[in-house]
Parts: sequence; structure tokens; C-alpha cells
Amino acid sequence: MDIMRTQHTPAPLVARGLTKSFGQVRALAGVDLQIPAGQSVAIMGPSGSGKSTLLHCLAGILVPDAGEVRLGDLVVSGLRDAQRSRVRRERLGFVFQDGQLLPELPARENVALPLLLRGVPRGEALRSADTWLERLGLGAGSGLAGRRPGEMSGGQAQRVAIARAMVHDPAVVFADEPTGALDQATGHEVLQILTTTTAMAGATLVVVTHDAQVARWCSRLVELRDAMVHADQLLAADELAGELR
Ligand SMILES: Nc1ncnc2c1ncn2[C@@H]1O[C@H](COP(=O)(O)OP(=O)(O)OP(=O)(O)O)[C@@H](O)[C@H]1O
Repeated sequence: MDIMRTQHTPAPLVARGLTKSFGQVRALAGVDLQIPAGQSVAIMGPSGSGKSTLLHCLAGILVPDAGEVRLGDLVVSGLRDAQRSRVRRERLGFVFQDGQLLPELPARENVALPLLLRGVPRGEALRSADTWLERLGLGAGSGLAGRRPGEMSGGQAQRVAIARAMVHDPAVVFADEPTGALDQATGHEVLQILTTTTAMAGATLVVVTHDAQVARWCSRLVELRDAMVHADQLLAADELAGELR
């Protein structure tokens, strides 16, 4: 792959004492996590253990009841809504279970969207989108760049979603069950592409998954149980990521 070194400022992602409740349900009960820039972290745990809530707090989608989230020097959890939206738009990338691509737009316009939202001129944004589609095996020769999400397989749509998450050179990519809607083989392929792509771009990756094999491609595994960190271990893939950094 010809992915260039990143232009973004590498920044560690740090959570301290995060708590979050929904009514009587305590979804996070004091979570501390320090993620160095460029690390790929898999978050696993039983259903209801707080994985998505943690990801949403780390990504500034949810504000914790107590505790804080920092990206480098920036206290993301302390920002107003509009500023948090801007941080998400400019410094973070997202891949969700169903990709959340806009159904009416062809792949290349979906990928260009984060740049268009930042005011990048349309021609330039589409050229960057083409570059990323090419990197993810969906270039001009594939005939897929002009197709809408409904005209692609689930695996192809997730590759488009990865291209869209990467196109604006984010510091951190968040993926919530990115393979949940895929068969196992396609899911593994997508996880491999996601981890390789973010590692080569120097971006941090936080991925929530139920796939136990994710450990093959991530450098760290954090297990939640009952709204708390139950286990936290570095994995062999960390050595590979270190070499790429
Ligand atoms: N918006 C919400 N309103 C009410 N309760 C919520 C909300 N979001 C999450 N919860 C509850 O908080 C707890 C943690 O939910 P969360 O989605 O973070 O778990 P999870 O580990 O991601 O689960 P799953 O693997 O099933 O997706 C659960 O008991 C859930 O029902």
C-alpha cells in the first residue's frame, strides 16, 4: 500500500474516571484508559458491559457524568456540543456496523463527504476520495466508485466506510462492531484492512468487537465487565505496529 505518513498531530487519547448512567443503569463505573497515539485497541466484553458507551464517550458523542476524556491537550469531554462536533468532524473517523453511508450518494461522494464538510473544494475532495478508494481496492478499475451503497456487498460497503473514515487524515478512528453485519471471512478481511490502514496512516484505532480473533490484528485488548475494565493486555501485534510507527 502506498499510504503516506500522516499529517495529523499524533495525540494520546486518555480517559480518567469515566462514569455514565442511563437512568438506573450504570453503563460506565469509573473507567481509566490511556491510549498512546497510533495504538490499535480492541474493546471486548459481554453484551451490556459498556463497550459502546465507552467508545461514544471517548469519541465525544456522549458526555460522561463524571471524569474526562482528553485528546492530547484538548479536554474533549469539557467542550460544548458544537465544538465537540467540530473535533469529531476534523480529527476523528468513524466506522459503524452498517457503515452509515448515505444511500443516495455514490461511493466516491460518500468518501469525499468529510472533506466537503470541512470546506475542501469539490474537485480536490473527489480526488482524495479516489486515492483512498484506490488504496482500499475500490479504484477506477473496480467499477465500484460510482455505485451507491445499496449496489455493493456488505464487505465492499465497509471498505468504502473505511475510506471515508480515513480521507481527512484523522488522529483516531473509532469502529463500533464494524464486522457485525458481515459473514466471518468477510469480517476478518475488513478487520485486517481496518487495522492495517490505520496503522500505516499512523492513526489510533479503537474498535468494539465481539470477534475473538480481532486480537490477531490489534496491539491491545481491553475487556470490560460490569461497566469497568476487567482486563487490559498488550498483544503481539503491538510489535508490528511499533515497527510501522
Ligand atoms: N441510550 C441509552 N438509554 C438507556 N440505556 C442505555 C442506553 N445506552 C446504553 N444503555 C444501557 O447501558 C448499558 C451498557 O450499554 P452498552 O451499549 O454500552 O453495552 P455494550 O457492551 O456495547 O453492549 P452490546 O455488546 O450488547 O452492544 C446497557 O445496560 C444498556 O442497556
